Amino acid sequence: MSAVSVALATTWLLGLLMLPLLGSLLRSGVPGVREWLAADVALMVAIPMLLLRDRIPDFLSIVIANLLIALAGVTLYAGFARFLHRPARWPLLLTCVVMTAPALVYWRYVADSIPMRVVVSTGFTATVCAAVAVTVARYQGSRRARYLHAATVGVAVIFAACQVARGIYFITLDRVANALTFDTTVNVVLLCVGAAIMPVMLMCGMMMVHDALLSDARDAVNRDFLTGALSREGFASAARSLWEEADRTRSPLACLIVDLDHFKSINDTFGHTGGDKVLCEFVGLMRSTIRAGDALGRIGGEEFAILMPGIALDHAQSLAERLRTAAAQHAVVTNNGTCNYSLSGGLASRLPGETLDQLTMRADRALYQAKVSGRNTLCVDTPQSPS
Ligand SMILES: Nc1nc2c(ncn2[C@@H]2O[C@H](COP(=O)(O)OP(=O)(O)OP(=O)(O)O)[C@@H](O)[C@H]2O)c(=O)[nH]1
Repeated sequence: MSAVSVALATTWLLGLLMLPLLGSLLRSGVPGVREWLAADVALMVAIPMLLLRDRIPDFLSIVIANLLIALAGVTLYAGFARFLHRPARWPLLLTCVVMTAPALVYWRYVADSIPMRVVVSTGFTATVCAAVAVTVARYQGSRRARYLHAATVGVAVIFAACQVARGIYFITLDRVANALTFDTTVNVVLLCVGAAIMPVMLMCGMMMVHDALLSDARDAVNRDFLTGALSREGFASAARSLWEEADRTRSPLACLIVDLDHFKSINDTFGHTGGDKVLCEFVGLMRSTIRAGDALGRIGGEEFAILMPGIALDHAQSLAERLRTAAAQHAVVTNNGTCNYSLSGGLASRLPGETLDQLTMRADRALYQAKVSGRNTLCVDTPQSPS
């Protein structure tokens, strides 16, 4: 068995192993998986056709097989593009595949040349690898593991370079190729690297999918399903980080707890769905009012906490006051009419030596004062040394 056949058979076996793995990821609904599975299937069909050279018509074992490999390549690229929420641009990709057909036909039936056919296919694969590298490098998801993206870009660049090197090697053969030219160490090494492209790139894709699923699962635990604010757990974890950072940098940290007023009667008047809409729109309002580094969590039904790092108490007070005014002026349109609502808020700023629980308790106490003093108001806990 020649080195070419061994490399192709190995790729086929690895592709076979990838099929159930990709199939199991299909249910995840992550974009790109369907394309990667299709790319693997196209390669699985193409490789036996290549291996059956001299036993089936050349049109199948050369032209169709190489077109299928080109199709697998662009489908692999489309998978990465879709995974990164970029358009796949199928018309362009399919045009590129179809354009290789005349070249393959010419260098088989008009001027039969194995080296030139290798140059066409390696050039095509090098372009696909380079396109994957550029797309992954340009459009990294913010919450995805960067090392995975860097590794994918790295291997795609190495694969593109090896394909270019193999193409150059065959150009130097000057249209003459026989078994000896295929069995040189350089060609066998470059061939093995080429055979690893699809399995390795699919592996990179699958690792990205696992990372995305993990990140989504983490998000599901840390985010409140209804409003998208941090859940209690998510807020506690964000608060711990902000607290440690404030401790380390000895910078101020303000805690604001807000509670929507008479929310039970909002539910009674506008229905539970109307109440839900008020909660969602109120979270949107808070998001547009607070700063990028602030942590916003839903700590109860209609109760929210905001931790504001690096902000003096008077500045935090004017921000909280702005939020209170905006809420009072914000009308929510529900199926049962327009709902006007208000909030009560309690604000406290971290004292030296205080714990997070003590700060939250003071903010809560201020909130209670706001409620008993008539609601739609903001109370500030005046700093005292902790006992
Ligand atoms: N629509 C909706 N209502 C909720 C949700 N979570 C809690 N609630 C309701 O929020 C209401 C809170 O009522 P209370 O704790 O009595 O407080 P309140 O009516 O806002 O009165 P004050 O806080 O004293 O102004 C209850 O009726 C809960 O059913 C939710 O996710 N969606």
